[in-house]
Amino acid sequence: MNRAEKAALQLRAVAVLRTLKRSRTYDELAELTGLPAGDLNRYVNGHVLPGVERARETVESIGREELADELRSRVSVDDEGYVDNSAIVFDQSFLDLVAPVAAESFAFERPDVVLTAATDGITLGAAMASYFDADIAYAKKRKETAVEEFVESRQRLASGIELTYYLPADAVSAGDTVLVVDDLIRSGETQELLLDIVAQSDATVGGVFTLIAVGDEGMDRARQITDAPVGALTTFDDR
Ligand SMILES: O=P(O)(O)OC[C@H]1O[C@H](OP(=O)(O)OP(=O)(O)O)[C@H](O)[C@@H]1O
Repeated sequence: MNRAEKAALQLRAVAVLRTLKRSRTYDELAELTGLPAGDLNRYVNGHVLPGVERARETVESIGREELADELRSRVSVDDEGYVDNSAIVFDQSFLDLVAPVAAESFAFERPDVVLTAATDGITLGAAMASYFDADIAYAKKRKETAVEEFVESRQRLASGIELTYYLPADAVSAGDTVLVVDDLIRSGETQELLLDIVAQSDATVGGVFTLIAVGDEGMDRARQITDAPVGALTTFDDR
């Protein structure tokens, strides 16, 4: 491992510890990691970097299950089953930790573009795009002023309401591999529109990833449209 790789590993370990510290005391973090609270304080505050071995152990200890647990501890679900995941989608550092774990767990091929839907998918999309060194593109529910050409996809939802998403036509090129992501998949209606935009752009779906699947309906709907890997960090029961 060269010096730059070591430094990157050490900084990633600090990012892991900072993310875990957000909802914990130093004593709780010490219990979780097995590292002394005083050392953790110095790492989190940036006074000292963890040694390479400690850094490796810290990074490797945060896999899919641990990130899913952290997500669940921050998300609340109301009586009607609506999910408040703002403590997750507003935390770019957390999403930056999710990206490599998601990429590895579901073996997504490297995309040219990560596509999501405004609004709440954007921060996850940015994290995934940054990890893969790909472009980020997000479809919106209205046409952006000054953009001349759009790919648009429209659907009448089960509720009877019409939903349309618009993407600037040059955001995805023919032949691109596109990873479609969103913070949450429930009915899969949003995914269906995004996957349709990929198809209309003559691009290829490289995978579908979401932080939270609510029930199986939306994930199954995506799997019917694409043979690429479709995965969620965690699944919540539908009510
Ligand atoms: O699988 P589905 O049933 O389509 O639901 C998932 C979509 O719902 C939410 O977005 P919303 O439409 O509320 O827009 P927002 O991100 O602007 O809040 C969420 O961010 C997903 O995009």
